[in-house]
Amino acid sequence: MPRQFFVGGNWKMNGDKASIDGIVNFLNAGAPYKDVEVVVSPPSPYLAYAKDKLKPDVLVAAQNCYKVRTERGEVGEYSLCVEVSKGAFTGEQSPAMLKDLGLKWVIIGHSERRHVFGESDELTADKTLHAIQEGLGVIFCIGEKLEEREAGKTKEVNFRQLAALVAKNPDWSKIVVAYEPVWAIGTGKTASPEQAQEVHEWVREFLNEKVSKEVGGATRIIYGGSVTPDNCVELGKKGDIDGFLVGGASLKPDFVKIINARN
Ligand SMILES: O=C(CO)COP(=O)(O)O
Repeated sequence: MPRQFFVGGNWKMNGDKASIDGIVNFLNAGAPYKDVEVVVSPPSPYLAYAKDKLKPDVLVAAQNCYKVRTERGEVGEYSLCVEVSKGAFTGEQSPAMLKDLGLKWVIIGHSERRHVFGESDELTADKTLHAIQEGLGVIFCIGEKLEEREAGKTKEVNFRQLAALVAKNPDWSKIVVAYEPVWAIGTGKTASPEQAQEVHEWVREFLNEKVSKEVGGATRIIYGGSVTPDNCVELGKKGDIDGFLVGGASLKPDFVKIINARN
C-alpha cells in the first residue's frame, strides 16, 4: 500500500491569538487537502483555540506529553508500563488530556526537547509508548547534531534513538518517524535531497531488520530542517521521503505550497 504523504507544521513556542487567526485563515482557505495528511502543532495554551477554528482536514498535534511509569515486578522478572492520566506532575499534560481535547497526534523527541531540555532516548520512548497506549499518533523525531555528522556518527546516533523505541515494542502503525538533522533546524541549511534520502533509506532498513519488513515498508519517514516552498518539491520526489515536519515556514501562507509539494 502506498504511504500517504504527511506534512506537519511545528509552530514551536510561537503564536498568539491574532497570529493564529491568520494561520487558520490561510489553512482553511486552501482547497481540500487531498492525498496528504496535514497536522499542525500549536503551543499547548492554544491547542483548543486552534483546533476549534481549523477545518476538519487539518489535524492538531501537541508538542509534548507525559510518559508511562515503569514498574518492576516483585522479583524483578518483568516490568509493567503504567499509564498515568493525571496526578502530581506540575507542568505536564497527559495523553489522556490531549485525547479529551479531540487531538489525534503528538510530537515527541524533537531535538529541542532532547538538547535544550535534556530529554533522554529512554524518556522519549516512554512518552511515545504512553501516547500510543492512549490512542494518539506520534511524530517521533530523531536526528544527529553537526559534530556527530562530522564525526561520521550519523547512522549510529539515529539508530540509537530508534533502538530505544524498538525496545518498547510499540504499535508502529501509530508512528511517523521525523528525521530532523539538528544542523538543519532553523539554520536555513537544508539537507540536500540526497543527504536526506540516504538517512531515510537507512532508517527504513533499520525498521525492516529490527522490527519487520511490513513495518519498514509502511512507516512514514518525514524530513524536517529548513523545509521551504522552494526546496520541498525536490525533497518530496525522493522515494523514502514521505513528507515533512516544517518549523518556521509553517507559520507563513506559503506553507500551503509545502502541503501540496507532491500535487
Ligand atoms: O524543527 C523543525 C520542525 O520540527 C524544523 O524547523 P525549521 O523548519 O524552522 O528549520
